[in-house]
Amino acid sequence: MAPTFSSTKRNAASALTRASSHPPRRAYVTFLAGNGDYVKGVVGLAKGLRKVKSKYPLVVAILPDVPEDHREILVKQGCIVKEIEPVHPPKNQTQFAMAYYVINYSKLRIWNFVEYKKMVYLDGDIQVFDNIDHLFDMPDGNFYAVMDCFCEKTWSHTPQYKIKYCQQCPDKVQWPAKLGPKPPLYFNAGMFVFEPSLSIYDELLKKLKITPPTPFAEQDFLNMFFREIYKPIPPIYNLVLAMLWRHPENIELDKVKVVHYCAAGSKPWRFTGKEENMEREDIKMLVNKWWDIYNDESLDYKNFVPSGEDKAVRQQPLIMGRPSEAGVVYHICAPSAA
Ligand SMILES: O=c1ccn([C@@H]2O[C@H](COP(=O)(O)OP(=O)(O)O)[C@@H](O)[C@H]2O)c(=O)[nH]1
Ligand SMILES: OC[C@H]1O[C@H](O[C@@H]2[C@@H](O)[C@H](O)[C@@H](O)[C@H](O)[C@@H]2O)[C@H](O)[C@@H](O)[C@H]1O
Ligand SMILES: [Mn+2]
Repeated sequence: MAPTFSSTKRNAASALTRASSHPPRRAYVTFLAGNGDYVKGVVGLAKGLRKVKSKYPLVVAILPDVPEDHREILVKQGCIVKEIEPVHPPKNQTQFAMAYYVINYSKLRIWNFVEYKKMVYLDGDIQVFDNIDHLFDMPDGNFYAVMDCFCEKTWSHTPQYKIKYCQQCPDKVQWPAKLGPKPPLYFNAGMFVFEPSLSIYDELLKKLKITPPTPFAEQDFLNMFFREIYKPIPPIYNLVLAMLWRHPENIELDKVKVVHYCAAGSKPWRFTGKEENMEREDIKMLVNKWWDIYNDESLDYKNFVPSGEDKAVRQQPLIMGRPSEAGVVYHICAPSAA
């Protein structure tokens, strides 16, 4: 019989006590906003991480506008659902590259998740096809992410786009001295390895208040903020799909571990194949690979038989609901959500 809410609450307290007595120090984290179909992306990500036997749970930072039924879906998929408050950039006239990018500033709340020592952030439109747990073992004190590409028309507002310069092929078109120093290495903010910290969190929000927003919203802001400690990691950890047609010489598709469905028209859960480049065989193969995982019921948390030592924990009840105060976690005691 499903536990009543009161017994669930008691279980929640004991579960949280247990969790806080030896908090999991590492976790994957993603971000979900709205009542639309990105929840499918997060479910796919949770199942993909499970398929590659990631040792660490998946935390989902959700905005208040994520509906109850979507929260329930995520908890039932073994996710740790944490409600966050939105982060708004300063009032601005900025034309974001995509109007909805303004909500992406809320990603900054994940620096507040100090119950974790190190986290790997993954966009909801990312899929992990090989285990990447080893990224957590990289030296502390750096910000790790994959370099982006400036060749898509989403970059048409920038000088580098105008002179056809891209950091992915810095020798192809030289950066002209008249434009000043070459732009610093720039990462795609769909995937990064970071260490939550209250002091950095405070600094981020303080700095945001005085930083005029720019077309790539929080991605531009994070690149500016972490410029000194940013360390590029290979594109196998975040294949920005445009690389396949912009810089194929930099990609060995069979070695790619993480695919980022960020090119226009490439979101698997709304794929039509009609947009530019979406008729490519490699794109269709990657979208099908995403669907294979999403549709694989054996990867649903309820059907996933964890390894022996986790069985005891598996019996814990599902806990869900709205946090009583900001940041209170409602989660299952999953050995690893993913
Ligand atoms: O309506 C939305 C738009 C974005 N996102 C989250 O914000 C991330 C960044 O947006 P998106 O991936 O669409 O940006 P892109 O990488 O395509 O530029 C998404 O992956 C989701 O995790 C969301 O949850 N709901
Ligand atoms: O809010 C700004 C977003 O900027 C980034 O997406 C862009 C960027 O990668 C461009 O280089 C591509 O051309 C474009 O397709 C892609 O959407 C991040 O993926 C996303 O998480 C988020 O930070
Ligand atoms: Mn994305």
